[in-house]
Amino acid sequence: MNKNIKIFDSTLRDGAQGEGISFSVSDKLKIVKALDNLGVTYIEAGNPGSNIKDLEFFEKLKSIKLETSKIVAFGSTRRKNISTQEDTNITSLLEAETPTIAIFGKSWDFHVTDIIKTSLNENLKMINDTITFFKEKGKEVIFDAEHFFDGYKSNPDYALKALASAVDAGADAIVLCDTNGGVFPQEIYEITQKVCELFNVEVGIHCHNDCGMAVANSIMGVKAGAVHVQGTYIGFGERCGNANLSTIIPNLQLKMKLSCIPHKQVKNITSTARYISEISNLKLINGMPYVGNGAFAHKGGMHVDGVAKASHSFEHISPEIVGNKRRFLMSEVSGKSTVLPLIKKVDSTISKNSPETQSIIDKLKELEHMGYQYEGAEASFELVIRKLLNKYVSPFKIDSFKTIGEHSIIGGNFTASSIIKVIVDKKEEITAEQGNGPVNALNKSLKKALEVFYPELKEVHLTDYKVRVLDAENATSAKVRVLIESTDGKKTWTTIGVSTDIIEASLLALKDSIEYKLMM
Ligand SMILES: CC(=O)SCCNC(=O)CCNC(=O)[C@H](O)C(C)(C)COP(=O)(O)OP(=O)(O)OC[C@H]1O[C@@H](n2cnc3c(N)ncnc32)[C@H](O)[C@@H]1OP(=O)(O)O
Ligand SMILES: CC(=O)C(=O)O
Repeated sequence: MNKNIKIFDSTLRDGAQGEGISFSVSDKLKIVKALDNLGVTYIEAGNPGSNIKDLEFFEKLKSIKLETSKIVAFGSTRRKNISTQEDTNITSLLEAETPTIAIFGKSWDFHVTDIIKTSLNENLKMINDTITFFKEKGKEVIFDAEHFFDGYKSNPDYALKALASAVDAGADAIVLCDTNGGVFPQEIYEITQKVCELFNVEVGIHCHNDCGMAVANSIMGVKAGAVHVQGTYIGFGERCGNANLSTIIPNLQLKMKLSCIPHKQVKNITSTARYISEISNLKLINGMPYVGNGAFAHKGGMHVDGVAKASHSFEHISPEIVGNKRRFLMSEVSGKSTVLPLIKKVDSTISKNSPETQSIIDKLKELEHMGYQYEGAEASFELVIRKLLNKYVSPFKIDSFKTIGEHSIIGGNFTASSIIKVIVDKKEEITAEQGNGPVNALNKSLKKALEVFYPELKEVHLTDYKVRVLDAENATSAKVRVLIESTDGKKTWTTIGVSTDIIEASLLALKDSIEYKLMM
């Protein structure tokens, strides 16, 4: 492994500036522990001068011992025309008692004159005074040069003076920020290289994703000599977000052979991303590089065939390296190689060239044409295979059902009821149930009837129910596709139903869900 790159995670500071993000103190503590476990160098925990929650969080952090990471408190240079001691934002940074302080300051002349409205000289003094203050208190100080690239392009002399002012005061690192996220990779490379030549201090890079370039820009910064990379772990942040560290870390560590986190932690890159997304209440983007659920999902039949023969034919790395998984998706663009593992689960004697394999593929394509989509509903597709191979007979029959929705005219709740008749081993069972809607009532009555024969169904409950209108141009006569996710507490499975009637589509998916559970 070549030189070390320091990873600076700002999920709790710049990430918290992202739309829809609101961490509780306990969420923040969990994220700190996850990042420390992963082994990033710095965790920027927030801005203690900003709000009571951050203050409380920094108080809690004082009693927490971390294994690898250093906690960073973030704040601005002192306000104009006052001393550092008089500035409450500066004193609150000190009271946070962190080993490291990140100070952001202006390096674009326009921001100095038109946003903070002070003189160019006073801004240089604000940077110098603030960093001197913290260095005298024995702190490690990182200087974030806000808008550095835009500033350099507009007035390079002044932008470099801002950096010099920080270095003269003893800054341990100067971080070049593409605050507006509008700079292109080649410019990042050239400007970072210039700064690395001019200053004998650690140079860092902090990129925003407004042009979709934040990861590429961070990599170009490193190629130009930066040894410290700032971002947020799964890329969220203000506007279009920050550089995504769950992409950058494996890019640096696996592709460029630069050490960022302890090598034994690389396999935890995916689980950390999923944990942080869950705490943040944000769904992880399916195709997020390295860590997304679909990052190693193969759908095209020829690709699945290639991966089955040699995984590197369509994978840039093995998913297990970063703790992710390979998935093969069933669909109308599948070939025999995709369905074969599922067929073999039912009958191991069937091969790729058996006639049964071709007839199953033909059936898959016919059903997908009718509106079924099996890539998320493998349980239903396994039942299709079993039925086609004559290896399955449903243990129950739904003889009839009726659902009634009731609306109270004078207000009150909408209720629905369902009556169902099932037959198991020639024995009939008729039940009725109420629900908060017809599908809910139907699900309850079906389960109640079948639980008489199969008590194990008591463990099963629905965890997700999705409806999609398939041919919207047909308005109310359109087909609908219902996907149901079920669990028994140990396993989770997904089933599908398609019909022009939403109740019937739901019943088909519910029936498959119960059949699959009884078959397990
Ligand atoms: C690029 C970045 O991500 S920088 C970080 C941005 N993050 C945040 O702003 C989140 C945390 N911020 C906050 O909680 C609040 O803005 C606070 C508590 C820090 C300040 O609140 P207020 O005092 O009410 O000021 P307000 O937010 O309205 O305006 C910002 C002030 O900071 C000043 N300021 C902005 N940048 C700097 C800087 N680098 N150095 C010194 N002062 C600065 C502005 O000039 C303005 O001062 P003014 O009121 O005298 O014009
Ligand atoms: C410091 C920072 O977050 C920025 O300039 O984008």
